[in-house]
Amino acid sequence: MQNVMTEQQTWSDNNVLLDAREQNVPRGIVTAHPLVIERAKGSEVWDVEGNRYLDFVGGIGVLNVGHNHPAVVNAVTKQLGLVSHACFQVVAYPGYIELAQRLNQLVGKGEAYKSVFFTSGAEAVENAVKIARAHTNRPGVIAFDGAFHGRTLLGVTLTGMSQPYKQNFGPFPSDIYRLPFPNPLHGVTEADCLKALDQLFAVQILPERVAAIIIEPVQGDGGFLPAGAAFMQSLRRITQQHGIVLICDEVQTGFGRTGTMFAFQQLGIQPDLVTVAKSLGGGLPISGVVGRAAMMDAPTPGGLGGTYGGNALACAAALAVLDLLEHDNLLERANQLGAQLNARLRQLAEKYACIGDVRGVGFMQAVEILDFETGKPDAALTQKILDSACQEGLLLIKCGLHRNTVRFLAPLVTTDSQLEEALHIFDIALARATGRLG
Ligand SMILES: O=C(O)CCC(=O)C(=O)O
Ligand SMILES: NCCCC(=O)O
Repeated sequence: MQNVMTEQQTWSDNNVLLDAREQNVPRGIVTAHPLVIERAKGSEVWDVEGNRYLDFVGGIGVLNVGHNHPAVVNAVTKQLGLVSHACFQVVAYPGYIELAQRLNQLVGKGEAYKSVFFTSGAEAVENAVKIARAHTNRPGVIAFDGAFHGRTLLGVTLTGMSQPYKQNFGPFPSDIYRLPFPNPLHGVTEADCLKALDQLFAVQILPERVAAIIIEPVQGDGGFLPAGAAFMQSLRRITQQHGIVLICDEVQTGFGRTGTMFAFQQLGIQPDLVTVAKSLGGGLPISGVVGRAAMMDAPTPGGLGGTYGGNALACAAALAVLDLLEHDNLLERANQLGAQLNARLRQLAEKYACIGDVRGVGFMQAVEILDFETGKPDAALTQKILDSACQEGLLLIKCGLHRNTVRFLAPLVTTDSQLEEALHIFDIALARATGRLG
């Protein structure tokens, strides 16, 4: 019989709660760290037993403005007394319209763009594909190896990692094609990827049957791999030449993470559609597609929507997030923090032979862990490093096709002393995991 926790059983004991989690939540959803948190502030969380942790995951890139930023809390609290939910398909409300206006300006920079809102990043991706297909009247969509575009069936089909995401969840939607993503450390050049695109057009689908190419300007879950400016410009040129919609998935890279509002702004291109989510909501669930007005208007009335999409509380939070990013110098701070972190990770790479690469853009930095003898990805050592860091009070997670890359997604409000503390813990974790410390 299933155990049910009684009133008397403590809700303030990590292990009791984790046992209850095991019994009541399916194994398909994994929790990276064995702790149950009770409260959070800025770049810190406290578990139910009162232990403090530095949170350098930020809800997987959701908390660029930090946990419970007072401006977000105030905006949501104020909105809660007005309209919490109405459904934009039923009646409009100012927050949705204002948010659309602000994002259109931020992405379009004077060109005519429009926005529509959803709840999760996966839904934004699904809708970007619907919009691109409606605009072009073509079926094909090209995505990249190592991409993460969500877990819904189309999202996971576009996602370029078989494990754990695809498993036996098929059959998958058709007309999705795949290209390698540039990864110089592992010998995949930008030229290789462009050649693969030519080959794909020659062998699998004519360019005039392709509706869209979707790309993360810096792959997130795929390993914090940046797409270079020259590569993105080539994609832009090819997509323009063939009338293909270029979708930048900025779900993880958006809202200051890479040091500009969006990562594409550093690459000398203008995308047709941009998918946004995660840090837009400052902790509340909201996503969206921001795109060229003519494309956004391709689906006919009633073709887009979703009950919770652009929920009023989430819109209020998002407007507060945009204010913070614009007025609290958080983009500049992302660049400062990123430069500090990158420099210190490079020092650690001198000390630990297992660090095979330090890379990233802005405050989206990662280290790739390799077996120093074979040069091959070392997922087991990576996990040991993450576990040791957690034991010492620092939360980090992994990424990469081979799950051998440690990623840093700390809030942009992280203080210098929190960054120092995190790096000190990371040093200890590396020492422990590599056997330098007992
Ligand atoms: O696991 C998920 O569903 C979210 C994943 C994600 O965005 C990431 O791991 O970068
Ligand atoms: N996509 C979730 C990644 C978390 C992890 O692998 O630990």
